[in-house]
Amino acid sequence: MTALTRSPAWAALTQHRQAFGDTHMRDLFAADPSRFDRFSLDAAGLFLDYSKNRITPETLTLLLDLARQQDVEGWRDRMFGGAPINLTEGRAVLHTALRNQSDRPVPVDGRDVMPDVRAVLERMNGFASAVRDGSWTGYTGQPITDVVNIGIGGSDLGPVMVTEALKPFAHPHVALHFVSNIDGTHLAETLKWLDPDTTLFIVASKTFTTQETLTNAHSARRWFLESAKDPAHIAKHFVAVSTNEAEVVKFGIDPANMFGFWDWVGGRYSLWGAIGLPIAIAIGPERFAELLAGAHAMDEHFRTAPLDRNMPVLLGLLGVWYVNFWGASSHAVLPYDQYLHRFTAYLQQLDMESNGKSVTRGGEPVDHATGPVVFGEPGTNGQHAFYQLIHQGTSLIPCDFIATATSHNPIGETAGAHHRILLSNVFAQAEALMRGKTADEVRAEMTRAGKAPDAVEALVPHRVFTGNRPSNTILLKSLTPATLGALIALYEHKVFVQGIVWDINSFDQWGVELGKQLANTILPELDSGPQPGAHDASTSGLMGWWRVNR
Ligand SMILES: O=P(O)(O)OC[C@H]1O[C@H](O)[C@H](O)[C@@H](O)[C@@H]1O
Repeated sequence: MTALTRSPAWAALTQHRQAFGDTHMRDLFAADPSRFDRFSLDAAGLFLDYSKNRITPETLTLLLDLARQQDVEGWRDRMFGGAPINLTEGRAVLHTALRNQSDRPVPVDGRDVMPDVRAVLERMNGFASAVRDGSWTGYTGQPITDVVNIGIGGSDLGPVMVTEALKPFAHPHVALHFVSNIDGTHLAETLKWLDPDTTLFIVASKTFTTQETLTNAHSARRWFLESAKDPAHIAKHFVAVSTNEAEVVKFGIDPANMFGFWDWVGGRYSLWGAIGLPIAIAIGPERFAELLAGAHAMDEHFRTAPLDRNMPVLLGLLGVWYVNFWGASSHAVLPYDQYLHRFTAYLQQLDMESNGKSVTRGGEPVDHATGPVVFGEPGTNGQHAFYQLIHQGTSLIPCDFIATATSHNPIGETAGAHHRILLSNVFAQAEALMRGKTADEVRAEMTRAGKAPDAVEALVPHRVFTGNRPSNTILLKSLTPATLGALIALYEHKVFVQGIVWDINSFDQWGVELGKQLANTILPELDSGPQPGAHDASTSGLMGWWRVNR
């Protein structure tokens, strides 16, 4: 057994879970009129209601004991303090420095990184402003109308999600596009409508060695040169975002057109710095600063609030409660806001790449579950697709609902009518999951509707909802750069808390390497044919099928 599963806090929770049995939240609400006040809080412009969870005050006490036992506060302080908590790579974890708006220095190896952070931000802002006001022109002297970000994973998902989320704040004449997939279709379909004279490419890659990004960037350069001809024009149309200057130069981009960051920023945590360049171009430096300020406000909350009033800590611990003590293996994130339609996709990398681990920080196999499968779609679309399984399926799927008080598009027969319907749905879903519908309620409902008693009894089991299905509801007054910044930082810190409790390293991602290595072996063999005995029969068979059918 690992130290965690042998620990007193773990044992206490195991016992508490047994005693909890099938206590229904309906009864917990009935017994405690202050449950909503007790289990809700505000932080950094966000409101969290976590009262619809299978918890009592004792549950929280025991979960907080677990957090203290695992030294969440100590690890948190070491993260903010620049200690190399990414143990397998010997790196600090300092995405919080990218949005540090205080005058607190942030030391890495004894040197304050804040001057470098501010210098890059200033260059980004200058460049973003020049693209926005048309003073940065293409080689023909025309302003830029289209910006194509070429990147993948952390060099794509954050900027895509944020630019989609903040569309109401976007520049009216500079359109953002994102190409990530190695599938040539992604680049080809994107370029189809663009004019090379007025298109700017941002080649975004932390390592600048990622096969997809470099292949796409080379193809984009060929497309550009087909019309511009002279490679000297590349300087006006290609900029790079990376930590790897040598590779950027090798690609042919002038370091003067490179925006840097550092190895202490994980790819999936990188939208706050130079990887956020497309965001800064889309919404402008002032709004970008508000995004950072919102995240910083959440950082300050996470850093200073007592654990029992600490939003990321509470969300993290609730997740642990379900994953480890109730056997939940997935978690739904359901934003009721169309602008957040890429939020869950972004979160999948943040959460699953961070906590998809099965050895402890010390290298021992874990004997407890770690990160859940994260999935979701914006409401109300998800309701008409997969919610059936959440309401009546056999798996326990904790949900996070996210909604805003006001809409950027308050349309409808009367002002805001669509938004009212949207909100009534999100509140109703959380209520339905919690409350369910008993057999007696089904009987009464069907009898009222005039159904014959036999027909009623046959259908009762199908129409019963057990309820007692947990959810959190996160409310924002409005979706703005600041509230979005706080929301993203909330999830970053939630994932951090869980990683610390589970005693895993949330900051490496060795699990993505094997497939990349094997793809490099297979690539030349597609033409030459598989080396005899190099692969299993299935892999060789698939390659053989392709060679016949290509
Ligand atoms: O930014 P890059 O170095 O191109 O990396 C892009 C992505 O590729 C990798 O496979 C990692 O799993 C991701 O964490 C990373 O964000």
